[in-house]
Amino acid sequence: MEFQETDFPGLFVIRPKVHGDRRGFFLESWSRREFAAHGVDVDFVQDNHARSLKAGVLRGLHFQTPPAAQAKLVRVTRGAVYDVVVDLRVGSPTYGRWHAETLSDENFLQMFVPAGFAHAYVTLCDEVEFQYKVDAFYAPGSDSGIIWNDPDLAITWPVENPVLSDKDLKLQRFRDFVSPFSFDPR
Ligand SMILES: Cc1cn([C@H]2C[C@H](O)[C@@H](COP(=O)(O)OP(=O)(O)O[C@H]3O[C@@H](C)C(=O)[C@@H](O)[C@H]3O)O2)c(=O)[nH]c1=O
Repeated sequence: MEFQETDFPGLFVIRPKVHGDRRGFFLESWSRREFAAHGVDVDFVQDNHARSLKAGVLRGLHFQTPPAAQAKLVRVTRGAVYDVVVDLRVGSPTYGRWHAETLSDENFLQMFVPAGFAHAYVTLCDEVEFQYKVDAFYAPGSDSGIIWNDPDLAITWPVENPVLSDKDLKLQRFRDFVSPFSFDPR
């Protein structure tokens, strides 16, 4: 497993070691020991799996608010997505900035997203399987988000007219959002 910390404190891109042979491949998709060795001590409690049928499905920008805030370890097991996170941690040097990675079943990349980020992705092909671990249980009352095309965040998306859920069409703007997250510089 290779860990690359981004410019965003605590946000890592992870490249698992892929052991290929004539049968296919084997990889470790999560290892508490490897994460601890890179200073990430996380206690995952729930695994999620979403299928998107078509290219251009956009889910996000989502987060749960404290005390149900979630760190996420995200990956794609079929197809490809453009995965975007936004730093919502007040006091963070990257507060209000976004970061994107293409995650696919060919590059095997994963992203570790600490609590205090909004998260979204758009599918780049049909039939995408997206899987992720979270360290706090689903809490519908703490579910929140920011509109995907927020003009102040100015995220560059690879699609113009994505398919969104009814919920995601009505999300708030970043400028109306009072962040409950604070940056812990440890
Ligand atoms: C997130 C979640 C949803 N659900 C239910 C609620 C709803 O009926 C159905 C679909 O929920 P959503 O529309 O919120 O699913 P989705 O839009 O895929 O939400 C996800 O988007 C990505 C970008 C994230 O980062 C995730 O944390 C999560 O917010 O699944 C759970 O039962 N458990 C969960 O953990």
